[in-house]
Amino acid sequence: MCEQAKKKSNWEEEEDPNKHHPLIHCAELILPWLTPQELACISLTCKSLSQFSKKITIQRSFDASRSLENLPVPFHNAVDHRPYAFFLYAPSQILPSQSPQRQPWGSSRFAASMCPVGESVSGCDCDCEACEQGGASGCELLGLDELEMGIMSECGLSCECGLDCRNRLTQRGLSVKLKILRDEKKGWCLYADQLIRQGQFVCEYAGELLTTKEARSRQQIYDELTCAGQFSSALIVVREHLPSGKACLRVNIDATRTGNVARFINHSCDGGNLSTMLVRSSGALLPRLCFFASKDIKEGEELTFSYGEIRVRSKGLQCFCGSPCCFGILPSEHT
Ligand SMILES: C[S@@+](CC[C@H](N)C(=O)[O-])C[C@H]1O[C@@H](n2cnc3c(N)ncnc32)[C@H](O)[C@@H]1O
Repeated sequence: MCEQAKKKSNWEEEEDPNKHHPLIHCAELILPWLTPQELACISLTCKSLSQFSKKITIQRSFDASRSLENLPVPFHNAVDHRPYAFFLYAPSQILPSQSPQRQPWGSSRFAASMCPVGESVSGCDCDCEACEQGGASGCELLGLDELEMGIMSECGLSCECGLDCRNRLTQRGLSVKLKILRDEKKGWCLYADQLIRQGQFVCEYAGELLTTKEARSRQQIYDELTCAGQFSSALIVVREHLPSGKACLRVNIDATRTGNVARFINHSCDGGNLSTMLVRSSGALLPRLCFFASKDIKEGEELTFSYGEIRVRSKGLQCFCGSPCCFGILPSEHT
């Protein structure tokens, strides 16, 4: 047994002489800001900090969203000893310059105040076209025709209405219960923790909005890390074909370092149970990528979608989607 481990096992029985040190009293403020590696290092220094680190680790596994969503999204791992996945949380897409360097996680002191769940959605007083028509997507469920179109518009910055407007369905964060489970082969996976009806909004794919140059450079690094060992990147490229048919708008969203629960959605070769939709909010330059249920999803079912077309490449990752039409290889984005 190494010296530090011996020291640690002795702590279990002993009273911590540092218990009343002023720094220990600041631990609740400081430790939630630490990365898992920093937390592990600090937990080796004394019994009190070791106990506090354990508490923080448990609290982190209760909610991936760091209290930034209306509902907690817990991690469950029956496969190995990872209690949670570490990333910074952003409920909606952000610019890299807005991405925090650090964010507290694991203490109720930092819980963000969010709108209450199930808040009733009022009518809208603004006079934008969509609202005058009763809200293009004001209902809780979308019809399949709308889903197949792949593009929808919502009220936004340039409207006078607020977040409670019926035509801002995708802007209020999570409204369905989700959980994150660990799978031996696929890593973390996002699951429904309640029945989700066909057409219901599930979540946005949030992350850092990158220029194509930055996306290409990050993808190269991610590919190298993936080849070297266990690493999951979450960089997605969305192409919107503009009405002229001649141009295409490209949106690069990277949820690897900063993102939301959608970064845990795995690929399924059969198209999965989620449809993607580009949502344009009036006044916003770029659309947001949102997921809607493409069929009724039972409680306890994994949420999946198709990452795109399979392209033959030598180092494609193995696909474990388990669908009868599985191609055996994950689609890869040529950034
Ligand atoms: C956006 S992340 C999804 C969450 C990821 N499983 C994790 O642990 O963070 C994409 C990565 O998940 C893994 N993945 C997604 N779908 C998969 C599948 N059908 N089979 C195997 N691995 C998959 C691959 O490593 C892929 O690069």
